[in-house]
Amino acid sequence: MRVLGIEGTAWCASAALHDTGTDTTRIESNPYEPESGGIHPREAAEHMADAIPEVVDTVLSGADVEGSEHGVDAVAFSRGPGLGPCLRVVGTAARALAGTLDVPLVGVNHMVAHLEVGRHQSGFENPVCLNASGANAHLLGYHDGRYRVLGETMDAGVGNAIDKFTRHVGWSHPGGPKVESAAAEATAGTDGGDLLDLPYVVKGMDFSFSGISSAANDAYDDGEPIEEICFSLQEHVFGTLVEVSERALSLTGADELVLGGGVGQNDRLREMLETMCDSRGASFYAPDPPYLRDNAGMIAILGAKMAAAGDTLRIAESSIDPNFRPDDVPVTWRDDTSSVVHGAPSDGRGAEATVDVIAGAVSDEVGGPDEGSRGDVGGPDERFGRDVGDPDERGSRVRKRRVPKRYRHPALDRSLRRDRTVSEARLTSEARRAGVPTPLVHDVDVPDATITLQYVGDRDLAVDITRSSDGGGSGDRKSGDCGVNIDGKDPRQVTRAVGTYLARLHRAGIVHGDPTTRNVRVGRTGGRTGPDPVLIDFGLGYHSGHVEDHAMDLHVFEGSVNATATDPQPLIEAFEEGYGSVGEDAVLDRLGEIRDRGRYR
Ligand SMILES: C[C@@H](O)[C@H](NC(=O)OP(=O)(O)OC[C@H]1O[C@@H](n2cnc3c(N)ncnc32)[C@H](O)[C@@H]1O)C(=O)O
Ligand SMILES: [Fe+2]
Repeated sequence: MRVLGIEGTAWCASAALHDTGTDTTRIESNPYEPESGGIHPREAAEHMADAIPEVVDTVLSGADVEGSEHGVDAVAFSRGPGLGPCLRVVGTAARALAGTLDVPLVGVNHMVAHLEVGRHQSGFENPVCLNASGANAHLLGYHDGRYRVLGETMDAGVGNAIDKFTRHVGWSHPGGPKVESAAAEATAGTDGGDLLDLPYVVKGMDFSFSGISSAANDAYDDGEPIEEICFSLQEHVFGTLVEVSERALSLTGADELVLGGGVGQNDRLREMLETMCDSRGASFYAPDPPYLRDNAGMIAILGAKMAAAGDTLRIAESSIDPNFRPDDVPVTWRDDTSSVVHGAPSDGRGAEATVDVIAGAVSDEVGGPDEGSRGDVGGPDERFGRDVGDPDERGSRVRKRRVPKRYRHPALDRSLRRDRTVSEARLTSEARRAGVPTPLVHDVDVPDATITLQYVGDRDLAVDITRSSDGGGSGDRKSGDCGVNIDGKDPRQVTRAVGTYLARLHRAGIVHGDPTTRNVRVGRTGGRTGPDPVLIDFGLGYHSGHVEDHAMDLHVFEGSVNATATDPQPLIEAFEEGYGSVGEDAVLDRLGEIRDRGRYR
């Protein structure tokens, strides 16, 4: 099959012909280059109107189209997300071509195309995908017939966040490559470059860039050397993206990562992702730059898969969608039983720390590393890796160490590990005093970023949610119910309890910061915490009474449920009901707003 792809969501007018028989793709592109400032939607649309017919002609003139059996079998176009005026030009061109050639029309989601091109080229089955592009930044994983958004920016896309700074200093669009070369000058001849302290915001697997852009602008106004700002900007922005990617690998248990989007052309970002994957034993793939930046090749490649699945559009239903979300796309071209969710790794490693179970009687002495039983045995506990018998009865402990991350700048690494260790120790205890079940904190070693905690639960809530969605666990899953967890409990009771605990925390002015289903321990807890879920990992926590911060906690929890459960809705309803029974209605209202925010800016 041969598919003509057309791209033109923002800056790149592009056409491509993909031949599935030979797996070859010919791409012709013509970029829009604004004379000053960022992309002007009207000017960009004018560029599309001029350039798209040209690139289509060039691509088709190299192919024997008319009437030949090797002609074009379908026309695929970028339907969104993107700038409305540009998308309309592309849509009109695609409809006209499909009509003239008398072939089916395929409407492609641009972000899913950024992902699928990497999956196609790498041969990976179920990767986590990091899309790092101009207007977007998110993590996607396939589960149960849809790409789930595992995490995303709460404000600007990553390219736009960098471009905001380059506009401020008067550099022309696109700013990304200029920041990359200035940053390289800062590092030349030194051992890593000096790092300016910029904001670094990770919330679960979501993140924010707006504070970083403004702080970089301020640093420039204060006379900091521009090379140093560019260097620090990259270290912080890319450090954030790599950290959330690692969190997504950890949450899903996946061991494959693909990169998509124009910012993926940055060597430093690719190097950091490679290092992170390497140290986890995961595989990493990044397409070559012509397939990372906007291009019609990716549209034609996904278009061909969709056309083969019969996923074509009637002209009357082919309208464009500037806010087309990747998780709104029915994935017709994949086997819907496969999934990015593999279950947690069984080696005691979370995304940022190793956790060793110290079995045996209570002792105030914390022994050396040899006493730890780093689990590799598998057992009911997939996080801590090892079944230690009756841990609570025996007063077992876990030693959690935030390990240095080689991918990030040593100064940033040191401060994140130190700050998070301190927050975790402090807030775990404060939460307990606020009536929220948390482990006892036995010992903290700040210089070593190590904390010794009471062993609680015997597994993460993530395990139950995934098993009950599979129809596994101890009960058969009927449609509309949420399954039964290993203890014979309805997981809704658990998410309801989590809701009430977060409300108690918030009433005490504490934000958890990372309440994913991996940070809720369930099962046999014995001792002081009783049969209810226990909240752990307050490393990203802080004090705040702001409705927005409280609502973000709820958003993070719901995001992790949405990412991994087949039928998340009943779990989420129970969670919100639990929250509402103790917490403020204003927080639930704000949660609705966060969900509805157009995040593609
Ligand atoms: C919706 C769609 O229109 C949009 N596409 C888009 O933003 O173009 P894309 O080609 O995926 O990414 C362009 C961004 O990629 C950045 N970029 C290009 N080379 C870069 C580099 N070496 N380092 C950092 N950023 C770079 C540019 O500055 C620009 O912000 C998207 O995917 O979000
Ligand atoms: Fe893009």
